[in-house]
Amino acid sequence: MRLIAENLSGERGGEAVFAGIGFAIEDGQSLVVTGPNGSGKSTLLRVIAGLLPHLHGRIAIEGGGEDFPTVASACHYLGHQNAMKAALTVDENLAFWRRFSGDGRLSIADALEQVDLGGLGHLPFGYLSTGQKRRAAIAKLLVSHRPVWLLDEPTAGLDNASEARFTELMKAHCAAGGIVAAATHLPLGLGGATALEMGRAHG
Ligand SMILES: Nc1ncnc2c1ncn2[C@@H]1O[C@H](COP(=O)(O)OP(=O)(O)OP(=O)(O)O)[C@@H](O)[C@H]1O
Repeated sequence: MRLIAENLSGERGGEAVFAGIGFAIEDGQSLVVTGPNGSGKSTLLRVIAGLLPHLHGRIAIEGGGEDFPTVASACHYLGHQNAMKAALTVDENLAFWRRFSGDGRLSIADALEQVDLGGLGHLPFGYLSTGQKRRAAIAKLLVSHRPVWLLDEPTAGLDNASEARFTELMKAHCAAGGIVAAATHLPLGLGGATALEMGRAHG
């Protein structure tokens, strides 16, 4: 599978935010998007996910087969918001995402173990601490059948140990043939990632 962008431009509120973006990421590879505040990192990830339209250019998935015929069907987008319902338990939230995205590699209980939230699935999501909420949102990725992880500041609010654990989860996802595209201000520890710096001339 291959995620490709060609000469991509995006806009917010009628103003061009970026132009001339191009990349190709294959199975097992990652893209790390950096750049100053307001340079368009979040906009780019939302354009890739199909949550915002692009002005020009092309974004496509190649080799996705019957399971992933479109970019949107291949992607799991984790934005600044965790996209979990505060009043539902962690288990109920993850069960929703599992149904929505297709059964992933891990069960809900195993995914919670992976993010060190084992035994907390019965709690309402709203009871969790900020970092625990982010870890529960990361567990969404593990219970979902989506090869392309689109991550916007994924480690915001995580302590050092959780950050290191998430790096290992991203590496394992890539080692299993997945693709990671992440916008970040902090190093993510993804050796060999393709770097894309926003706020520079592209094209
Ligand atoms: N809904 C909107 N309407 C108009 N302009 C917007 C909207 N959302 C974002 N923008 C503008 O688009 C530009 C890019 O924003 P974006 O959130 O993509 O940047 P970013 O690189 O992710 O920033 P940060 O590092 O602060 O998260 C900014 O100038 C921002 O003010």
